[in-house]
Amino acid sequence: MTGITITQFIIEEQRQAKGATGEFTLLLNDIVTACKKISLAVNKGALLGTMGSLESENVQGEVQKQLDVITNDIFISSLEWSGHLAGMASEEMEEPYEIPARYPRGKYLILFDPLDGSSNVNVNISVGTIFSILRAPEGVTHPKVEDFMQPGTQQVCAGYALYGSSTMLVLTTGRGVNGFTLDREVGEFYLTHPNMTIPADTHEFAVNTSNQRHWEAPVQRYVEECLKGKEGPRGRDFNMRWVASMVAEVHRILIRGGLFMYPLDSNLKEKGGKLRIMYEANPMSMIVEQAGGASSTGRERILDIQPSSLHQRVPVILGSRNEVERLVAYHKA
Ligand SMILES: O=P(O)(O)OC[C@H]1O[C@](O)(COP(=O)(O)O)[C@@H](O)[C@@H]1O
Ligand SMILES: [Mg+2]
Ligand SMILES: [Mg+2]
Repeated sequence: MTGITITQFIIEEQRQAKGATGEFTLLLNDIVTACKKISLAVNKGALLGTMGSLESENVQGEVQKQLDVITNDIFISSLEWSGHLAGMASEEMEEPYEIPARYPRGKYLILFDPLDGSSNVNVNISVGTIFSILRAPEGVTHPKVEDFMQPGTQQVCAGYALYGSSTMLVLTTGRGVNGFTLDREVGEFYLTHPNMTIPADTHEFAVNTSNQRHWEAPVQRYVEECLKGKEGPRGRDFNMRWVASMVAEVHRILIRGGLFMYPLDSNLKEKGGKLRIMYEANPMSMIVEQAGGASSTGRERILDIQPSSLHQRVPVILGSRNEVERLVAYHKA
């Protein structure tokens, strides 16, 4: 394999960033290593031999498959020692992870979903890892929850790894979105998808229609119009997909456009939504916006939300700009 490796790409970005110390580059390198290790663990599938009897509940009250725990541990052990982080927080831990005192502290905070779409693991469907990097507030070396409570616009980097038919890492540092594919023989990610962009228009949408009876009127209207196809007000046929792995859905949208939503519904009202803002909605929204798409709750831009808790949930509508805007307009109507 020839071409630009992810390490070369990150170093090149560092050279262009004024005043960069290399700390961020090293942190990204550790994330790359963590994703390679997780890819191997996910790939082992049933050979890992840990599904089933060892299930426990996570802070969201969901059944936590053993692989959730394994991947969470991989992410922590790959990053905690680095000295580039002040704090870490994960979907799988109620409170921020306390970096052991024996390790030096750095200036960044990382939030992550080590295994997204984990209900798909035992049916051998794509899953992923999502991460979001923030700066720790000036002088904070032992961050508390409130130090993580920054809106998505403050992210310095967001990315995901997709463990699908190939393993990919998709990354933004605020200068567009680039995709890298893992060459297993070399053990390196190579730049295969430079400057990923989302077309403004689409005729594909993704939503869990089993929740339809609970949806709010604007979402009912949107989906109904899509389903009417050529004969309806949209005047064209739409296609539908639902993988139940947000990483896979966002990746499909980055490749060929589309709309993804996990909207608010009467069942989710109390929780605020299904997806978690800090390590699902925010990083994915940054990636989607950087690729020219849009991301909203239906009522406000997700990246502008001031979060108030680590595991806060939000409604999510993201993807091809014109479709997201149409849904936002329906919410206003
Ligand atoms: O089971 P549902 O309602 O289809 O929900 C699927 C959604 O839940 C998630 O799996 C949540 O992620 P986790 O697997 O990390 O909990 C999203 O990736 C996906 O979009
Ligand atoms: Mg998730
Ligand atoms: Mg998860």
